[in-house]
Amino acid sequence: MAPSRIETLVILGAGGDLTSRLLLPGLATLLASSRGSAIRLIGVDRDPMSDAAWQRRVGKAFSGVDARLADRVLESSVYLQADVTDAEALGRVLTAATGRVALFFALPPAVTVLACRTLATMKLPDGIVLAIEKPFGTDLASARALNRLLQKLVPEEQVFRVDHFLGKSTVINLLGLRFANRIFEPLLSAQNVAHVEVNIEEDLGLEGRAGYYDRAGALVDMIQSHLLLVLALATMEPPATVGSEDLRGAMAQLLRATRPWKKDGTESRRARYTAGTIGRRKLPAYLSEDGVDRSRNTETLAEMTVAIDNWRWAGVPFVLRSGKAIGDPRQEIVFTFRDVPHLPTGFHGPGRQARLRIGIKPATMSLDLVTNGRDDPFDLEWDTLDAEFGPSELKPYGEVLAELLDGDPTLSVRGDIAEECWRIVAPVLAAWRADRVPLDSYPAGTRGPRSWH
Ligand SMILES: O=C1O[C@H](COP(=O)(O)O)[C@@H](O)[C@H](O)[C@H]1O
Repeated sequence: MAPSRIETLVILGAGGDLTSRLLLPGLATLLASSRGSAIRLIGVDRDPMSDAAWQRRVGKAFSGVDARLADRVLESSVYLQADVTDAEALGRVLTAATGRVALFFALPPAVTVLACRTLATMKLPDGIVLAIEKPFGTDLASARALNRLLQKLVPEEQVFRVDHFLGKSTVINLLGLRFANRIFEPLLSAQNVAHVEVNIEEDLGLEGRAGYYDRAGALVDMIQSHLLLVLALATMEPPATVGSEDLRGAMAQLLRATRPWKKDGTESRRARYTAGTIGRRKLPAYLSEDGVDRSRNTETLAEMTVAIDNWRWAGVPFVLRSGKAIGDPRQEIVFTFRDVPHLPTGFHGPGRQARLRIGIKPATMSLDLVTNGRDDPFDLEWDTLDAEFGPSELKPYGEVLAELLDGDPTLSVRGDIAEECWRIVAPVLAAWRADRVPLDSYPAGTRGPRSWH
């Protein structure tokens, strides 16, 4: 039976940055799209705010939404001042909600845990969905503890672990590209692929987020979550359906087979940016940013190589790389193919291997092909087939909210998947903590340390 739709979306942490920067604009793109329909919105936070002020705040994000639909959502929206770690206050919040309800924890992880502990002492409405934000724990043990706590509250299908990369249309496109075309899938295996890179780089620096980022670093912030999920979608076996059980089952199976290339995690690299310039922006050194603690040795660029121990991928290195303050950043998956088994004698080879690049930002695809040379036909040349994907009408948070409000957990990170992601990075984190891998540096605006290229 299809799950019923959510009627009330409660945002815990309504006054926070996540709500204004990502959630409300994401909701606006959903309401403006063909998939948008009315929803009751309850904002909850510790500070006082009138209903009218909350409605104004929400309304500001709603430009582009059909006026009648925007008015319907705004008229029914209310704000409640409440301490979400207090049972009596949370009881008031749940009483104010009508129909099937989703609680969105737009809160710091430690407060989310406290609120969940409080919810564990209460009777929850039937069918309630709990949406929580990454990071899901701070290591494997705490991820397991969080999952145990959530299991006490609701069944797994009613937990929605949000990873906005799963809401990016280009990431979802990986499924159509791989499994709805006959031409790519047979090529994607150790038989044909020499190595794979997943690069998610950004030109942004710390952006005032030292409180969180300085404790996380690039490995935990990006590779542990986003990049491993992208890797899973790019390399998993074809699922029988794209329903939540089959899709997430295939992702989990792939991640269970994934491990650091060297089991002790030393096949990894880390670096931190120094002062530099990106375009016209001058970035201070990471260590000069407010709130950064030099003794934490936090990296802003991380790279780890993983192996996938299964029939399809045995022996192929997968390099996962993510960094901040990178000049000319890339967001792409690159499959590099092996050479042909025999190049007919008399041809002059094109000098490198063919590649399939799938761009996440911008949404593109390019495939290298060897063709006969224009001047001398036996002097082979490269040509590239390029494609650009049309933009999605939804922002990543709009896509995630669409699934959440449909009560469908397909795009939610299942509990076991969150744990696998921590297991995979754990040896690297341990190697870095023990200083078995040097911390290099790179000027902001470059591609990383010179010695890495
Ligand atoms: O989750 C996160 O993602 C962003 C990058 O996402 P994007 O959609 O803006 O490309 C990253 O900047 C941030 O540090 C991280 O916490």
